[in-house]
Formats: sequence, C-alpha cells, structure tokens
Amino acid sequence: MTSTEPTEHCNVKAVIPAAGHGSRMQSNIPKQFLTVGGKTLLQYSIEAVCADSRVTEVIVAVSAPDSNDLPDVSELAVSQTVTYVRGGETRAESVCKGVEYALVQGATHALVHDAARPCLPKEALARVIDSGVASQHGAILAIPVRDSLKRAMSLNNNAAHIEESVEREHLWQAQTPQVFHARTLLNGIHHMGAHNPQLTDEASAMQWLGYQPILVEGAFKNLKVTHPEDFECVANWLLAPVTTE
Ligand SMILES: Nc1ccn([C@@H]2O[C@H](COP(=O)(O)OP(=O)(O)OP(=O)(O)O)[C@@H](O)[C@H]2O)c(=O)n1
Ligand SMILES: C[C@](O)(CO)[C@H](O)COP(=O)(O)O
Repeated sequence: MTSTEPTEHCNVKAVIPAAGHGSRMQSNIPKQFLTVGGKTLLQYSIEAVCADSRVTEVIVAVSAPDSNDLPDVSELAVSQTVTYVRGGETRAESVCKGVEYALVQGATHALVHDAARPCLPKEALARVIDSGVASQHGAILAIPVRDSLKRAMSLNNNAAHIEESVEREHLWQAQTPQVFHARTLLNGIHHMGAHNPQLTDEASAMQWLGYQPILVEGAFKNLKVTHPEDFECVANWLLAPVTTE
C-alpha cells in the first residue's frame, strides 16, 4: 500500500452498521427503522452513500437479514447492489462482518457510515472519499468542537458539577463516513478486539495500528440520531425542500 494509492485502482464498498437496538432513542423500534416522509432512516443513509458513483456496492449489517421489515432493496433509488448481512453484538462486530463481506466482493477500501446519520451531504461524502483513498492513513468526517467543554464530577447532591474546563482547541467530534483500506481496517479491528469498549469508531482501530487518519470537515447536519431530539432535527432537515448541493 503506497502512501498515495492511485484512485483508479480503488474499489470502494460502503458498509452500513444498522444492527443496533437504539436504546437511547427510547422508541418502540430501532431508530434506523423510524420513518420520515415514508422512508426509513436506513433508506436515507443507503441513498446518501450511493450518491457518489465511486461507491460500487453497499453492505448493510442488520440484526435479522431475512426480516420482512427491512427496506426492499429493489425499491431503493440507487444503482448500486445492496446486500444485507447479519451484524454483531457490538457496532465494531457489525462493521467487521460487513468489511469481511466487502473484501470477498473485491473491495480495496471500506466506507463505513452509520445508518443513524441519514443527512450526509453529497459534497462531504465526495471529500472524505477523496482523502480516504489517497492516503494510507485513511480519512474520517469530523467537525471541530464549537462549544466550551467541561469535565463533570458528581457532588453529594448527585448533580453534575464542573470539575475543570477542557481545552477545546484541536478537538474534533468524529462522524461517519470513515474511509480506510479494507484489509488494514479489518486487521485493526481484529487486533483491538470488536468488544473493546475503546473501539467506538473505525479510526480507533487504525490508530491502534499506528495510523493517523485525516480529519475531513463534515457538517453539523450529518448528525447521528441518538436521542429523541436528534430525530426531530433530522426529520425537519429530511422534509425540507431540496436545495441544489
Ligand atoms: N451491535 C450494533 C450496535 C450498533 N450498530 C449500529 O451502529 C450505528 C451507531 O451506533 P449507535 O448510535 O450507538 O446505535 P445503537 O447502538 O442502536 O444505539 P444505543 O447505543 O442507543 O442502543 C447505528 O446505525 C447502529 O444501528 C450496529 O450495527 N450493531
Ligand atoms: C462512529 C461514531 O458515529 C463516530 O462518532 C460514534 O463513535 C458511534 O458511537 P455510538 O455510541 O456507537 O453511536
């Protein structure tokens, strides 16, 4: 793997982890299957990663690949092949299953994108692919921290109190997609362990191997739906009139 892989030799396959329970969402169905305008968040996320033709296939890791509740891939407004595989007990394990399948299908690079991030802008997708395939370090979308940061501590009243301020300069919040050489990423996840609580994103696995992924500025609207208020924001963005990107 050279430090600047010629992009014409790249075969980027998207892996979408969508096997979570969405417990923080407190909804009666996993959040990726909540609908906005008649489409699930998962469908929006699949269509979002398919907006760049360099993505040659989409592999979606779900808890029940043969479930009738899954979006019918024939109804998706995409030209790429979409395949469901069985996910795992952790996000990392689901990603692992997806990347293993992507490698069998001939992927050189894996583009991992949360099913819970349906508002991925096309131009941000293009930029993270550009950077991710051009460097052995790979790349992730992220946004610089914009608020003051405080470390919390609990006092005897159990309320959270400020223990200290945390320097926010040079701090970024990681998003997805995260784009890496597929075999290297799989090695990183295997070495770190898919149940390792520190393995919260693909960049962590690459860092474990000594790589320093490129930070590509993403977008605030590329929000991960985690809590109910997030869903309200995302639903408004998805239903807003389409603007030319
Ligand atoms: N075992 C898991 C856990 C999570 N995910 C996926 O990873 C993405 C980001 O994870 P998160 O937001 O934490 O989703 P959940 O684990 O479902 O949420 P919670 O932690 O609130 O249960 C989601 O698209 C989720 O479906 C997955 O594929 N497999
Ligand atoms: C991968 C990720 O979206 C980057 O911010 C985040 O780590 C996922 O965390 P979660 O707790 O599994 O949602």
